[in-house]
Amino acid sequence: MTRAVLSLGSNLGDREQHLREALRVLGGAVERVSGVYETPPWGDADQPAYLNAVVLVSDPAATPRDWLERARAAETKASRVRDPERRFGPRTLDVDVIAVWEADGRPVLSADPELTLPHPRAHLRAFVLGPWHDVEPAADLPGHGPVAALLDDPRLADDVAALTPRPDIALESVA
Ligand SMILES: Nc1ncnc2c1ncn2[C@@H]1O[C@H](COP(=O)(O)OP(=O)(O)OP(=O)(O)O)[C@@H](O)[C@H]1O
Ligand SMILES: Nc1nc2c(c(=O)[nH]1)N=C(CO)CN2
Repeated sequence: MTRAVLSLGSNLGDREQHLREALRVLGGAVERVSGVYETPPWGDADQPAYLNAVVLVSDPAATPRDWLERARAAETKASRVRDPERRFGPRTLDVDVIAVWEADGRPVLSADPELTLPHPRAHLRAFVLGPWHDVEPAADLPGHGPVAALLDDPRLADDVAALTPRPDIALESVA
């Protein structure tokens, strides 16, 4: 049994549809879905705005690795193409595994480059922390502390201010 937080992002093609497709792939494992935010591109400014959301998932049978496999399956369904020249470049769908916990609540820690846990850049990303905090206000990012405190970090202030809710896009109804 593992519980995980996954981040969904899209800035190419039918962005809303790509996020919906990700939820379909995750199916019954989805426990909570955040609202959708329009967010400025992080890490590579020369690309369109993203739609981002966060999902809380759990599955009695899933290993940490299974969450990565499911993330990749969703990206493949959205015809994600990797551009080796642009690490943080545009994409139809990005599904990142932000953190995973064992059934007893212990966080899974991993330095494996194939699946680094928690995600090594999650604490720097308002587009992850904001929607996560909305659906789990007491959330803790292993090794970094409360998500609420991370969102108060002055270094994230501009990105937090730029998070634009999109209440017109409701993903909750998909599951
Ligand atoms: N926690 C994680 N979640 C998703 N992918 C991970 C994680 N840790 C390591 N990876 C690896 O990172 C590789 C690159 O993934 P990807 O192309 O989605 O990165 P990116 O989205 O461009 O950057 P970022 O991971 O910063 O969002 C994948 O092959 C995957 O195995
Ligand atoms: N706003 C935003 N920016 C990004 C995102 C994302 O999901 N949202 N994903 C990236 C992939 O590394 C790079 N930059």
